[in-house]
Amino acid sequence: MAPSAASGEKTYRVRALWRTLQGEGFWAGRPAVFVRLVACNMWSGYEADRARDAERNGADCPLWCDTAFTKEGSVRLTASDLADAVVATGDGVTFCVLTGGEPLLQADAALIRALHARGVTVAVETNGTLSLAGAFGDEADWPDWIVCSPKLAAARLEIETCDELKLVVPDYRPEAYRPLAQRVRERSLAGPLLWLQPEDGPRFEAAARLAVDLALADPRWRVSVQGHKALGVD
Ligand SMILES: C[S@@+](CC[C@H](N)C(=O)[O-])C[C@H]1O[C@@H](n2cnc3c(N)ncnc32)[C@H](O)[C@@H]1O
Ligand SMILES: Nc1nc2[nH]cc(C(=O)O)c2c(=O)[nH]1
Ligand code: SF4
Ligand SMILES: [Mg+2]
Repeated sequence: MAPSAASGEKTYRVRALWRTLQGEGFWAGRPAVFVRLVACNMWSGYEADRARDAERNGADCPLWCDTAFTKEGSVRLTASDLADAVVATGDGVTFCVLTGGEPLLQADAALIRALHARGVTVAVETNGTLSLAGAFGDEADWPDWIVCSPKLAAARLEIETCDELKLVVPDYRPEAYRPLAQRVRERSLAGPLLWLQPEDGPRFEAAARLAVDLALADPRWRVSVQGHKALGVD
């Protein structure tokens, strides 16, 4: 990764940047450059805080979040350095996924513009608690593809719309997110893209069975298998 920025320009704290396959949802199997931004508004990211933050934030995901997004080992990069690193790491892969942590805490229009200026298509994985207009301003500067995996009750979400809605079961259920499911943009014959993703961890088997049962009971919903884990890549 490029060295940290030294000037007063805005920087983004990046925990990891790597070339892999998108493992989840509609673009599963597609080569992508992932950018994992530091910090989340649902969990501190530290093991000892899982139960406390779940309780404090009214979210279940801190109990089972599978991701390291704390600041240890992170670097600070300007929008242009980060976009250059995406292009260099991509080595021909021009699809970038901004994730975290919660990427909307840091990602903004300047970052999207820097990536677009280099011919990179940008997807984002967000928990839905923050507004796209708030993070990116005008819709022209929003990411090209928005995946929302909600972590709070529907009434507490700020996200305006998305291209994919991805519920991690058993804690997050279709009946709780009907209004948001109706706001999922249909941009192809494949839509609306409504996913049930089994919670990975000790409850995986039961979660997988539930996801299959729910999809078969209401075929508007599909099952998202975390393909990167099956393939043994990050
Ligand atoms: C780590 S989160 C980062 C983006 C954002 N904070 C969010 O929650 O959508 C990326 C994706 O992983 C999913 N995820 C996290 N832990 C998981 C687990 N144990 N099993 C299945 N999916 C998980 C989240 O629901 C989300 O769709
Ligand atoms: N390969 C791969 N695909 C992913 N799709 C969403 C991920 C995420 O953590 O946001 C993820 C991830 O961590 N790895
Ligand atoms: S699943 Fe997303 S929202 Fe929940 S703690 Fe992990 S990174 Fe944060
Ligand atoms: Mg992941």
